Amino acid sequence: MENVVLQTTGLHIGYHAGKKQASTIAGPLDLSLYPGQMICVLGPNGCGKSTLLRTVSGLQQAVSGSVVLNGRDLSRLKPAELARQISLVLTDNIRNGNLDVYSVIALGRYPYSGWLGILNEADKAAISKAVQMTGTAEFLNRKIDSLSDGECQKVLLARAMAQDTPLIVLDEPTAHLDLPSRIQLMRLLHQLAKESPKAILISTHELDLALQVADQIWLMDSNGHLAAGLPEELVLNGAFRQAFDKDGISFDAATGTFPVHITAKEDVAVHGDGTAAFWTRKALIRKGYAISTSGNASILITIAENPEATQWTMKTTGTEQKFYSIREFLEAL
Ligand SMILES: Nc1ncnc2c1ncn2[C@@H]1O[C@H](COP(=O)(O)OP(=O)(O)OP(=O)(O)O)[C@@H](O)[C@H]1O
Repeated sequence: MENVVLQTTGLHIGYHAGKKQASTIAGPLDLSLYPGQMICVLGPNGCGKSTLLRTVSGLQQAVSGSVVLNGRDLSRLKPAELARQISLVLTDNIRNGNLDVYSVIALGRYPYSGWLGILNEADKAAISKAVQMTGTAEFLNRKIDSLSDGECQKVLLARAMAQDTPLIVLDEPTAHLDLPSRIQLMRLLHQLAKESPKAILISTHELDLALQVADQIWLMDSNGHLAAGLPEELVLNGAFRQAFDKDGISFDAATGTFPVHITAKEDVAVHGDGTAAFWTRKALIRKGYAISTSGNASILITIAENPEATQWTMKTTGTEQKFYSIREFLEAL
């Protein structure tokens, strides 16, 4: 395995209320993050995702245990050294005054150029690369205030890329973005981890997207436990369900979703594997039916996806009817 970028050993995260008192939120955490890995930290509100990110980024002190960045103890790094190890993208306060986009991205070079911001050729090359990788060239002359949230988030990512650190940490980068922008940003982060290869650590509430892009998930629950593993393993071993089980809302491993509808009506069997069959099952669940897997259902719907028209055949005891839209057979049920 390549050199570890981030390693925590016996780490307890939390807050210091007074000089001696500390309240622990989670731990002990023994975690490793490698180059090229994208890790998503997931968990319910208040479980400690931001606290973990802030602690490994050196923004707040650990209650106990150690954080090691590229072989060096975080607590011993000077601010300038830390800035060459981690770039941090926080969601709050994302607008940065009246600066133009190029200047915001150039701020990523401060660990190298100093606060005077005199950029040499290497700085300019790092900025160009970051702009190209994040697709932000078209915004360079705009004021940061004039950008949409999605555009602004890309610029902040470009700033982090320009900082050229082995680890990029982002706290809820998709908050405030619409669905296409959320997908675009997660895809971009995934690509950056693969192509750079940097280690990327993000906290998010995007369960579905995290399941699709994360190399590993660090799944926190409300009791201070953290389960680390492949997304699929955490689904199959029940960790997902356990972490998010709340007031009758629970994760369904069979569909990878949190079902909104509580099934009350009878079972319906659906035969067919195409797109129409997929959306037929969704429509039935929305209407409160359960999809039968046993073969004992009293209603059977067979879907034939023909080039000219899709046909739904519904069989109940003693009857058989044909329909040409989901609406028609739902009305007949
Ligand atoms: N400065 C602070 N002092 C004491 N407790 C705090 C402080 N900041 C946060 N907390 C508490 O620490 C816990 C973890 O907070 P944190 O913000 O890390 O959770 P989170 O998982 O990021 O939540 P969310 O999903 O809502 O963003 C919460 O109970 C919170 O109230």
